[in-house]
Amino acid sequence: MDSVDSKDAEKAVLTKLGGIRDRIDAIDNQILGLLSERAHCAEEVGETKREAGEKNIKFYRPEREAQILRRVTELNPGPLAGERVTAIFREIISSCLALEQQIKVAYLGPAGTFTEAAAQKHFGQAVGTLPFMLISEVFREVEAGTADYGVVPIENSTGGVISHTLDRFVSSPLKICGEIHLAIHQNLMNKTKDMSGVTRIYSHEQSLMQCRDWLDRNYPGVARIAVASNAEAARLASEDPKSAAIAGENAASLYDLKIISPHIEDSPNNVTRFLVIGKEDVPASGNDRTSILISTHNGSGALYHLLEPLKRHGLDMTRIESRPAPDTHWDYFFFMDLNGHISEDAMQAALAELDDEAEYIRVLGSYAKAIL
Ligand SMILES: C=C(O[C@@H]1C=C(C(=O)O)C=C[C@H]1O)C(=O)O
Repeated sequence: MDSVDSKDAEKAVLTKLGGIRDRIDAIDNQILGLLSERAHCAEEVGETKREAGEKNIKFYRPEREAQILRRVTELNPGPLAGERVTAIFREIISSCLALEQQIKVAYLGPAGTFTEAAAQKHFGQAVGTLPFMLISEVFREVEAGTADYGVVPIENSTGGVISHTLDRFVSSPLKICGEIHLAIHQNLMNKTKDMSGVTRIYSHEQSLMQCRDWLDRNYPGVARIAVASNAEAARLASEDPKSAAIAGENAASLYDLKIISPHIEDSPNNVTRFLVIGKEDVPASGNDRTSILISTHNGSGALYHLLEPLKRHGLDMTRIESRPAPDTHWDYFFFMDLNGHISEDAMQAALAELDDEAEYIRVLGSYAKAIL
């Protein structure tokens, strides 16, 4: 091709790109107009809720949000992935809700933890988030009303259940208002991107557990030190060139660390489940889970008698955990997750029977199942 031809070809590409970009600008104008219209609707919803004058107005409606997100994901014609469409709509809803009320969400901090990422995934960027250093502090802030909701980890697909969270439910009056599933990617990071002089790798014990095989293969001689959080590990690594941290991407950018090896978790399906805790009962969304706390006297067939009514009423139990009771009166508490919502007939019938059978029973919450 001579230079005249190549100039013509370049011009044609620029003309073509210019045309497409004009279309994108016109579409953005439409999106902006529609966003503004949606935001006005949300303001109207807020005013209507205020006019209704209920004592505890519920501005945040997790079941409605779950329905919207499920609907748009189902309708999504592509090419954007469902997860991307959900994330975009999550932010739109978050910004609309902020026009009605500025809600405050406490989470297990510090900033940079996976719990922060989970809180952002569920509530979007327009809510106020407050980090606390202990799971019990997150519960306390919500119980005291300093925060409207809290986000705490409950279980990891590799590391198992987070017993601090389960145990706190025994004494707390709070309800479960939602759940969040977050794909956890662990990364090895440090200040220099050079591992040659590194003698210590810091991380939370759960994260060290999730990367155990990888560490055995790649850094068998380097000491692994468990610290309070991944973010704390990143902070320590940022202050000491002889150390590295295993943490999420948020922590790397927060502490200005370089990622040496990304995605080092042993299981490619490493997911952590988080719970949203609050003071309200959540109406049915159409695809819900119910968590209950139940205890029974020890005795032959005690657990069988708890499970039998569930089977008879056709309820699926998706999880059961036992924890020792904090006093000696009852031996064990069981935490059960059931498919379905407390307002459904089968669930009510089964729980009424369990109430007769059990020493103690409390519904911790019925809430929408996690979305993508
Ligand atoms: C607009 C509402 O209030 C909030 C905002 C929502 C939204 O922007 O779609 C959805 C549910 C609520 O959390 C509503 O209740 O419908």
